[in-house]
Amino acid sequence: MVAISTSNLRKTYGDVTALADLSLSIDEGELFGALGPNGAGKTTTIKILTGQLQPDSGTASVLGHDPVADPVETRRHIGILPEQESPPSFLTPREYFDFVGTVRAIPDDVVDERVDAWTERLSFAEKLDTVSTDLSRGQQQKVMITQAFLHEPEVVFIDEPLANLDPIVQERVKDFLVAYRDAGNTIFISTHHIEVAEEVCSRVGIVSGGELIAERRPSELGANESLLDTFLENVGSSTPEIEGLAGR
Ligand SMILES: Nc1ncnc2c1ncn2[C@@H]1O[C@H](COP(=O)(O)OP(=O)(O)OP(=O)(O)O)[C@@H](O)[C@H]1O
Repeated sequence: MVAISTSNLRKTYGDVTALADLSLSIDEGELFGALGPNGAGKTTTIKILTGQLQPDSGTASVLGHDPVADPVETRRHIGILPEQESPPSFLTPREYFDFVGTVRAIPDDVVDERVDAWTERLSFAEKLDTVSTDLSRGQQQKVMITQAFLHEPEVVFIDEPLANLDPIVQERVKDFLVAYRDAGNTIFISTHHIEVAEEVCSRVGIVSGGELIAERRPSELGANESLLDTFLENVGSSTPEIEGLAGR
């Protein structure tokens, strides 16, 4: 069954065309990765699918809900980790998770159990009562990952899931994403880390110029192929010469 779809999405900001004509379809149980150059339209796509932004035209559907017509109902069923988002600076992670638990209608004892599991998984139990402004960027990212999954939604959208995380925690998050997908849930990530997409995604879409221009299943790559090759073939690979450093 289809979990996420868009049809002919178009979005302009003044004279900038962020999405030209974006159509995609993601089945339940897929871990889909959107790759693309800076400014390709990945974040704009996530914002529309999560009911944060209205497109100029086109349609979108998430678990049968319309994020354009009914953003509040759509958001009830999904988890969201936006790009470079921080927890409220004036709350501790524990207070923030209590707040999220209330908004998401999760019983208090279930919030406590899940927070215990996440603080262990991501190694930040000792920071639960530290006000968030005093957390490092990586610790803030751990809090934001936890809030996205706290209500165990069937669909989760994450912009750069591994941003600012140390290598050990990155491995744990990758393992979790794959296990969450294996449990039948659907995850949409946007990332510039092609090797991470190749490792964890069941399917990757390359977005460029506000359109989906190619799709690839990492599991179907040949022995001498990489996702980076697919990316460069579709998006271009010329690297400008670096001049003026010779002889130093
Ligand atoms: N609020 C805005 N006002 C004006 N232009 C915007 C706005 N948000 C995005 N854009 C433009 O829309 C285009 C698509 O931006 P978007 O953030 O969706 O790209 P992206 O693929 O997520 O990029 P990156 O990989 O750099 O995060 C870019 O040209 C960007 O400058």
